[in-house]
Amino acid sequence: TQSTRPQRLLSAVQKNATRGDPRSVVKAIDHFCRHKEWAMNVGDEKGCILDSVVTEVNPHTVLELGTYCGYSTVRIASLLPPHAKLITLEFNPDYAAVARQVIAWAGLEEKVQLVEGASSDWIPKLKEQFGIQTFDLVFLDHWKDRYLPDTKLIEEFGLLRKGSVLLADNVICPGTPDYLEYVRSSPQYKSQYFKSHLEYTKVEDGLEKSVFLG
Ligand SMILES: O=C(NCc1cccc(CNc2ccc3[nH]ncc3c2)c1)c1cc(-c2ccc(F)cc2)cc(O)c1O
Ligand SMILES: [Mg+2]
Repeated sequence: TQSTRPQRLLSAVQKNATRGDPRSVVKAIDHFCRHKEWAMNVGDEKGCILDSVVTEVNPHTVLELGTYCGYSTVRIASLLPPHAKLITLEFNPDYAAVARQVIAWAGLEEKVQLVEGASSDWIPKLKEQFGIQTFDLVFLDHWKDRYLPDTKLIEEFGLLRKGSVLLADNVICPGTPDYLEYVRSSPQYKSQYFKSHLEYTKVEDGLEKSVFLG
């Protein structure tokens, strides 16, 4: 049977990256996506912005919505302090299977809990299931029409504290207009747009960073 693009991306990691070296895993994926096959990773340009926000927040608890092949999972987890935890939700089992192996190749299994299922099912259960109080950082990169409803769920289930940071990918392309409107107009958030480009292209895209004011 034919391989899938995530499987070919994984093969490129296993062929070109060094086990236990997250930066080489990131480099191998970016090379594959730039020179072989485009894939919807946050990518190297927006990835640098992601890195700077993670470093600034220095989070002990991170929630990622949308794992895909684990590219941003590896970028984030490689910057976390010891004992910090990253929970990443992935709905698509084929993506999850590849992501587990990419995360393992990077040697980051200890820091990452990959949960298979839908955000709307899992957000209400995260506290009891994983002993989480609140998240210091939430990275939104799943279905774009779920950013707003899931942000409201995250608020409703008390998963944010004063100073928690939401970082959203693709706010221009494919775009998340209702989410942008919400975080930019709500008195409960201080929002900031980081202009960039759609991964591996010249098309405009960007990340929106929104600090929860409580
Ligand atoms: O759509 C996107 N990504 C989300 C996505 C997409 C498909 C499947 C899943 C399945 N994973 C999933 C679903 C629901 C979930 N609930 N909780 C977890 C969870 C996980 C997720 C996307 C698209 C483009 C893009 C494409 C084409 C183009 F021309 C320009 C731009 C660029 C991106 O950077 C993108 O991030
Ligand atoms: Mg994205």
